[in-house]
Amino acid sequence: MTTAIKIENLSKSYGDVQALTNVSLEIKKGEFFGLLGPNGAGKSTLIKIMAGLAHKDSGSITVLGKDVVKNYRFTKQKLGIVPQEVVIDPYFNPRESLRLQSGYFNIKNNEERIDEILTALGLQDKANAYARSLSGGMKRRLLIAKALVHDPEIIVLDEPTAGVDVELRNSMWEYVKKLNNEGKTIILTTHYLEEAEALCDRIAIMDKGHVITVDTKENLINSIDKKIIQLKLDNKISNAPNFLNNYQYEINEEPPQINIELTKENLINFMNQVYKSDLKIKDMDISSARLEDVFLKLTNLGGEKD
Ligand SMILES: Nc1ncnc2c1ncn2[C@@H]1O[C@H](COP(=O)(O)OP(=O)(O)OP(=O)(O)O)[C@@H](O)[C@H]1O
Repeated sequence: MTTAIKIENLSKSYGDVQALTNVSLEIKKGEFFGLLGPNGAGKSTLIKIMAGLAHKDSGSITVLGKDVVKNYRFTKQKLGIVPQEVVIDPYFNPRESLRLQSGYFNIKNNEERIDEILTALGLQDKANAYARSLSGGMKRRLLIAKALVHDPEIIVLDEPTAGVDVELRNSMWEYVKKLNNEGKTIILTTHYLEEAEALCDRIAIMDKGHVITVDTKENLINSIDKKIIQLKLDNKISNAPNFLNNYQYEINEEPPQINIELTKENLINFMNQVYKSDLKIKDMDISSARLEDVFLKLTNLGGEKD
């Protein structure tokens, strides 16, 4: 696999604030890559440097082998960046905005692509409406449309679904997945961890300007040794059986249910104890760790750090 983006020892400060410290990352062509981290982790700063909108202090970013500072025109053409802030020219309607954007990239007669993008992002009905009359979610979709109009090889989405309703979020993701299946590289930052879990192949977690970990989604999730068991009971119980004291658990009265958290190692033993107990079990669910567990463990939000 060839490299789409290579970031080497990138550092950036804003006065006293160290936004990025020696960040290195390599993103392969065709990957759906997640860049996650709590507020202020440095994700947007990284994207801004990639887009040529902020200056680095040291280090480098290359896009398809070319440096983003030295080969600005080339890298700008290869990247489609959807910024986090919604900035839309209020005097143009979506179709005009997309024509104008095509013009920046010297693309003439781009109507077919413009129509495809407007439809995919649910903006066809608003194609000729003034941008200032668009709702917040529609403006955000227009930003995405603008980033895609020159058919970039690498698409960077900085919090693209904030303020977009669930239905449109789903159709937007269908379109982004289609682009990824066609070979486009996707880089996504989001605070919706379920979204990252559903979409991304590999994930980097950043915190306070540092990359804490980069791995496949599966490896990250498997690194957390946790099983959650939900025992759905026939009737309410007043006292929990003694064997539960070996585990972390909570009892729910209505519907009657016990939720137990344990490690993979304890699972078989636990099941034997349940079998021998006189709990009247109606149904049972077992779930594993989620990306959110990884995120909380690795960032300060979890309240502890290994
Ligand atoms: N223009 C700026 N001037 C001063 N400090 C800035 C500026 N932009 C970002 N910062 C600071 O740099 C750090 C990294 O911010 P950045 O926006 O890159 O984080 P982020 O991971 O994108 O956060 P969020 O998830 O909230 O968007 C933060 O401490 C932020 O306050």
